[in-house]
Amino acid sequence: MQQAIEKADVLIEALRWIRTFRGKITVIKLGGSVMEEQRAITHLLLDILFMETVGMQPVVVHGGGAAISRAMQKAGIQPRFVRGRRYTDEETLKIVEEVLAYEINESLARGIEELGGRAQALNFRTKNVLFGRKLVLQDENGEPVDLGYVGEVTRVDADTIKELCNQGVVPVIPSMCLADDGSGVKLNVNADTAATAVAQAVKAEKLVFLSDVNGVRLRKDDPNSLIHSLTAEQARELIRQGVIDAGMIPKVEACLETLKHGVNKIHIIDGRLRHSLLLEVYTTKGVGTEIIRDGATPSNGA
Ligand SMILES: Nc1ncnc2c1ncn2[C@@H]1O[C@H](COP(=O)(O)OP(=O)(O)O)[C@@H](O)[C@H]1O
Ligand SMILES: CC(=O)N[C@@H](CCC(=O)OP(=O)(O)O)C(=O)O
Repeated sequence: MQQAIEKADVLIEALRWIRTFRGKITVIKLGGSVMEEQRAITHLLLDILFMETVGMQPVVVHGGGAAISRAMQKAGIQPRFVRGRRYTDEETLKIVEEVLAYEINESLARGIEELGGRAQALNFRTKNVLFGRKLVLQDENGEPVDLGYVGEVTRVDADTIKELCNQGVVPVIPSMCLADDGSGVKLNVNADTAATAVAQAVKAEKLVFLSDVNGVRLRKDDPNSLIHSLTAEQARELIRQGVIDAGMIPKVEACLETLKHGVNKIHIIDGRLRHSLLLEVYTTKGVGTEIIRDGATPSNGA
């Protein structure tokens, strides 16, 4: 009996959050490290289905870095990264398109449907929603760095995404874009920045990054040093102090950029933990790190 009461308590705790986020869009970024584990994906897709069912509009943006690297190696191409971005020549681009935009994209959408939900894979063959241009980075001397077919998103077809959400269909978006100059060139986009662009364009209430760590930590190798809630200013300070480094820097910087553009809360959580997405969104304490605007009220265990 006690157990049953506790289960009901959990539902009541979730009620507050379900009512707060009903009818609002949440962008969920699925990273390659999470997608390496089929069990983790199934649980995440179930969480996404739950969110959709209770009226919170989830939008999935995904990467697939690990699978792309594997396919490249199979084809005899050695992956090379320039400042966290994959150098993408023509042959690599074909692999990225096949693996990311079709295989992973369609299997995620199919996964949601197999669980009983409705989903739409939004790729170059069905309906592309990301448009952009070649990304030009500069080295420390101000010289352009050649990344090949790597892009940045400049325009998002937000109407198509929102229309699907309103119809109860989960949009599933791969991190590739079409050049906006009419050339038909396809470009490979870093998935964290693609998710950021989508969240801004659809004016998402929340952006959730599913990573392979439990969030931002005070000591990066100590899971017990998790920081539950961070304001933008505190996050900037942790970057300055070197507490946040390596792959977490671009992720947190993407979070800060998104906060500036109207998205209220961003979560970084461990996608490998069963139901981490639901726990983060629908419980008072949450399981990862939330990054909120300066002056905003923390909801995450603070
Ligand atoms: N303060 C920190 N807290 C947590 N992780 C950190 C921190 N600083 C650096 N990191 C590193 O950032 C990594 C997450 O970034 P990344 O590998 O790019 O994620 P993903 O592949 O999920 O996009 C972690 O695995 C960790 O090694
Ligand atoms: C330009 C660039 O680097 N694109 C990424 C796109 C996939 C991605 O970002 O996947 P994760 O989220 O799994 O890292 C790549 O080719 O790996």
